[in-house]
Amino acid sequence: MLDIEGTTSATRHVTDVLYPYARRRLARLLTERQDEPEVRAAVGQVRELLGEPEADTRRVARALGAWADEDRKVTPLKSLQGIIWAEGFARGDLTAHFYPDVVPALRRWHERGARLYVYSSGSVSAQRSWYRHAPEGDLRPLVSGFFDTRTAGPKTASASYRVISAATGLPPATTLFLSDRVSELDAAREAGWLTGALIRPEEPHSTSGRSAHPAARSFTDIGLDLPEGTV
Ligand SMILES: CSCCC(=O)C(=O)COP(=O)(O)O
Ligand SMILES: [Mg+2]
Repeated sequence: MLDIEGTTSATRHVTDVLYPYARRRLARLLTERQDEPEVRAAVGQVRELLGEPEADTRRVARALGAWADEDRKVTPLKSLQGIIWAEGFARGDLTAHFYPDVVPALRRWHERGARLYVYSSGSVSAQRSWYRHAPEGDLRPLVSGFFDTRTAGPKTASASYRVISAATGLPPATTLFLSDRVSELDAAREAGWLTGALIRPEEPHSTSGRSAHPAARSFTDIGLDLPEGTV
């Protein structure tokens, strides 16, 4: 189970390329496409989170802008960013980023029969676009499923990992979660999963070797115990 930002991919690419791209288009999405079901649902969730059922579009846009600036991983913001990014990727405005050690490892693990999944705070739509528009080509065929905070729940809650285990049907004890954030790894471990901390020196949230989780500096350092033909 793969985290994206800070694990397979550079946080800087997300914060310096994707976030500003979405930030510039958020208010317009809210005003011009408010009747689209996904936009309407997100607006409803924002009003709920604010505790302001009557909040108008300007208030909703202001709240979303503030959450975007604070990098809050709230579902409605992630849904709306996902709509904007999916369109940006399709138009060719955006490309994804994967660290050079990642794609060869994913191909290798997939070839050996490992089932690969993605669990990110970015929406499933954003994740699919990210994997579809990798510089290395369309990586979606390597991935068996995508999970986000809407389909599974917050990444710092152990219940979310239980939801994912139920959805995949895979035993927690044989599911490895790779992430840069200790709070996420702690939650996964509480749900009975195996964990691996990515400690890439250039990443702002990586654990700097202080965590109790097995750690690796790159995917090249990760050895998977994959019994022949059983995964
Ligand atoms: C292409 S997904 C966009 C990344 C994003 O919005 C995000 O919040 C990433 O968080 P992660 O859970 O992957 O660390
Ligand atoms: Mg991360």
